[in-house]
Amino acid sequence: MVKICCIGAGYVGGPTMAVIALKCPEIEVAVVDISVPRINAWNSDQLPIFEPGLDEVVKQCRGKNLFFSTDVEKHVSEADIVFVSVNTPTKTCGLGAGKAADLTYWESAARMIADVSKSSKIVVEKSTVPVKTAEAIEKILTHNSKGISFQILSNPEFLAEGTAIINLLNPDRVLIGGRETLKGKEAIQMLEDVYAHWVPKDRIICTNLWSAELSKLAANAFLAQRISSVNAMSALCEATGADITQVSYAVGKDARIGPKFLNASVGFGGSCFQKDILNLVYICECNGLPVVANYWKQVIKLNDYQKTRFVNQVVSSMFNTVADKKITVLGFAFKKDTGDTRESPAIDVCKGLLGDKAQLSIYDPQVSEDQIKRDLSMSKFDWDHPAHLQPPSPIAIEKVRVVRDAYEATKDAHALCILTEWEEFRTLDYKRIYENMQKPAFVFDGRNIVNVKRLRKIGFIVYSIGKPLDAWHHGKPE
Ligand SMILES: NC(=O)C1=CN([C@@H]2O[C@H](COP(=O)(O)OP(=O)(O)OC[C@H]3O[C@@H](n4cnc5c(N)ncnc54)[C@H](O)[C@@H]3O)[C@@H](O)[C@H]2O)C=CC1
Ligand SMILES: O=C(O)[C@H]1O[C@H](OP(=O)(O)OP(=O)(O)OC[C@H]2O[C@@H](n3ccc(=O)[nH]c3=O)[C@H](O)[C@@H]2O)[C@H](O)[C@@H](O)[C@@H]1O
Repeated sequence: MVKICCIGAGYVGGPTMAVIALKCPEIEVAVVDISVPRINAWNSDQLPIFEPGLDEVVKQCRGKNLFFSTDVEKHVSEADIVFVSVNTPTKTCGLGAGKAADLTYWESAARMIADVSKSSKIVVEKSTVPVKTAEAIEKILTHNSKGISFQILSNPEFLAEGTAIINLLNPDRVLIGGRETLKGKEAIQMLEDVYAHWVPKDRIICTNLWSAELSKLAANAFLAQRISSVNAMSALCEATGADITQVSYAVGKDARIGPKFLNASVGFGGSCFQKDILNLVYICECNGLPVVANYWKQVIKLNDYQKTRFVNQVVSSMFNTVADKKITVLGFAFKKDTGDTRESPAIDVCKGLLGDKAQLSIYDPQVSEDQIKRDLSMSKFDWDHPAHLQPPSPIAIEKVRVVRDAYEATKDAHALCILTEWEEFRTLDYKRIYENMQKPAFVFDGRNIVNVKRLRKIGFIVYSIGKPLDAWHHGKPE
């Protein structure tokens, strides 16, 4: 029986391994992590991450051929294939701080693999890593190999949170990079055989190691660039009276461009887009390519601009001050259908509003009060870490209340800001909300989910990203 071990039971390791276990009943899959609470949660009815469809998959396989454990060394030493899916956040200090990927967790996992292995293994990079990381990992593994052979493969993950199970069951492609040697090719074949249980052969792409590593960074950079491009257009729409939804639709109808990923927003979030582009920028700089580095840096700058622009719009619309005004924030997760808040635009928007002394009342159906308060008190990049590796939450943050219901959150508010596109925010009773708010009542829709016409008819002053402004907003400062 082939044995797989995955180091890192996070948003990638957990769902990815659960789907491998589901599709390959004859393979034994162990997911290991240093975090006891995280593993306990994977073994309970309350999984540590909210992901549609995940519960069912885990329930089908757990205890049969899928195991979650903190006994990292035992499972690594017994495995034929070791996936490494640990976090690779942005470095917060030292060389490359604020840009380079922090490979501390990766290096310690590689050292541990080298220490405990008694038989040959395939080591698979599942985490997103800088191009050429496999070279460094090879050095660590072979330096202490005691005659054991290790083959390194790059098998980056392309799932998106909120749709992880659908993406894993039906991937656009699976990418496997390896050494172009006989042993390298054998290792690629072994991993290909795992995926071939359910992925059509023509969707499994095999490349050299560096192409696979770089393709992952490139894919995230291209996706984020699309959002920054549409967000740049949204600013121009507001200035000219064009409507970004209509522009996106018209542009996306070109088969060469395509309709997906053209939704204007308050900015992209998530644990990876920013970190991976910063990492790409750093790699370009290190390779003497400052023009290329600056090109990609603009994607992040535009994203920051979009968040600032949103905050400025709120403040300037409300007579240039939000001091002591109650502002409701609907949605704190970085997108719908996840409880993940890493790099959520809501963090920057809330911090911006707090900077102007607003009173915030925040509601998100999946994010806990503790997480929100931690996010609002953490410094940049600390929030990239999983919860158990973050600083403890402060007892209270002045001017922030977290509530468990959208109607309670909006009661007596001066304005509401929609920052995550949760389905339930589309169907709220906005008439009831309007009646219970202070007047004039403002809606700032950072996700373009409300019906602007209907809300204006109720009496709201509505700002919706990239949509024609109503008279109220004309003459606002940038
Ligand atoms: N979150 C996402 O949607 C995607 C993430 N990725 C990449 O996958 C990697 C993992 O991301 P997430 O799963 O989101 O991270 P995560 O932070 O949710 O999980 C990583 C886990 O690794 C554990 N860990 C760290 N060092 C360890 C060690 N030495 N031994 C055992 N466990 C250890 C941590 O305790 C944590 O539970 C990152 O490189 C990320 O860029 C790639 C595609 C999608
Ligand atoms: O490497 C990763 O971590 C993953 O990053 C993204 O997945 P994810 O961040 O989970 O979610 P996305 O659906 O890509 O959304 C990212 C952000 O962009 C925003 N977005 C997305 C699409 C769009 O049209 N407009 C827009 O503002 C979302 O609201 C969200 O804040 C990629 O889509 C995955 O392919 C990749 O594997």
